[in-house]
Amino acid sequence: MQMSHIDDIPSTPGKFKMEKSPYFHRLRWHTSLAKLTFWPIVFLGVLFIVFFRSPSSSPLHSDPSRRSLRTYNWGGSAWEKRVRSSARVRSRNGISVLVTGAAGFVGTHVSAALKRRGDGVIGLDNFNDYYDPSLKRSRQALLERTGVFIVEGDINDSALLRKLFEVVPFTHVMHLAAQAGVRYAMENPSSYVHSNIAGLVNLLEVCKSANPQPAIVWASSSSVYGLNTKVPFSEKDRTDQPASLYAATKKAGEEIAHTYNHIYGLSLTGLRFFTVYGPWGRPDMAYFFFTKDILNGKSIPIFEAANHGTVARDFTYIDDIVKGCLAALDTAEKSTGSGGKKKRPAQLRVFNLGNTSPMPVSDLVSILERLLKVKANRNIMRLPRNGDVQFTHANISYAQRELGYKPTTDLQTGLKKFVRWYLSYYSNGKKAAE
Ligand SMILES: O=C(O)[C@H]1O[C@H](OP(=O)(O)OP(=O)(O)OC[C@H]2O[C@@H](n3ccc(=O)[nH]c3=O)[C@H](O)[C@@H]2O)[C@H](O)[C@@H](O)[C@H]1O
Repeated sequence: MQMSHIDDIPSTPGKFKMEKSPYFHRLRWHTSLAKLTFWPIVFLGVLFIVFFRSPSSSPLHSDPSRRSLRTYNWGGSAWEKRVRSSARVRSRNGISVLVTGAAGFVGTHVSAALKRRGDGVIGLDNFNDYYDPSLKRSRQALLERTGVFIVEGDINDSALLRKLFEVVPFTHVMHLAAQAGVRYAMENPSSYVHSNIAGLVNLLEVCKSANPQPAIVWASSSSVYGLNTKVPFSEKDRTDQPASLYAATKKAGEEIAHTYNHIYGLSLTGLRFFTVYGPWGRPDMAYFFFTKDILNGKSIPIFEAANHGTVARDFTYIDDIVKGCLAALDTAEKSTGSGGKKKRPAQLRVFNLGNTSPMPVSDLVSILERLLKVKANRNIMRLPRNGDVQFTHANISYAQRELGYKPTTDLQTGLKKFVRWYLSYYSNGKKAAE
């Protein structure tokens, strides 16, 4: 069989075969070299145009492990003015907070609540496309109307973080930027390492050197309980058996928090959120895409454990979570380090923020059916081994005692508010749930 010249190129130098005539070989070598260098140059040129000239259309968006390669525009006097104005504290005893992941579900709600009570707020978000970025843009528009400016950038960008601390001496950081989702971790593991580990470390590095050091409240996850079977889950229970890489990165975050508290005196509070839901929620979560699929007449996969075992979650409504976040900020003690050195021991806390009322996923579907007035096409299937655990159930007595945390929204009431929002958001004619 005739081989094309491309096939002649040795895969390793050791397998290179000499041609019979040295002249013939040189000629071929030159033409091949010209061809070989031409296409890589064209390719690199295209890459340059796509990645650096037109970041918004960059295919890097769909590869979150490489999101840090995206370029963001920040800096300049107009930008600094916006940052200062958004971060201005307008109430007595108010705090100034850097909210990472501000265009995310929890980030948007927390930012709006802080702003409403007169705190200074600056958001930070990389607007990645893990889920429909247009929803993040809508949340951004919502926050802009309340006076919150979201800086576009990545938590892995130290220069940007240092600049923000140079412009605003933040008293607090509410760190909510993360790669979320339990099941997606099998598809794109590096995105979890990038955001939940590298990004966290980068943020803590900047915080430890800031003067004054901020107090940090950040999002851990109920998933750290993993295969723990002791219910309800208490902060004292074991968390060394994560069932997903997502859970493992959140657990790693808790250990990293311990280290930065221990060495640098950073005040750190981790919040273990339990399946947070509500208006402006995340489309990758079951309650959200079940709603879309029920409305579209598509079948929905409902997981069950072995022997028809019930799969249940301690679904927690967003407004309750926001109250817990604000209480964590308000009770956070100051960090104790300066110049990158710890002066004395600092506060280190971890709280469950759940609802203490687990509900079977099939009950969630029944509530949605009633609210949507559409019968779901249920496809009962075995819980896949891709990171999901069978149930979660929070013991919240520690958060109750220390934060005054008391969830008040049951699943029926919360889903009603979600469905109302969903129908109005997606029936505006413009948008379709992706
Ligand atoms: O508390 C957390 O720390 C996590 O909460 C959330 O994870 P989960 O509790 O897994 O939520 P979610 O995917 O909505 O599945 C809900 C239920 O539906 C079941 N489920 C799911 C998908 C499906 O197709 N079928 C199904 O039955 C499924 O088995 C489960 O029982 C966040 O996404 C995560 O980022 C993290 O914050």
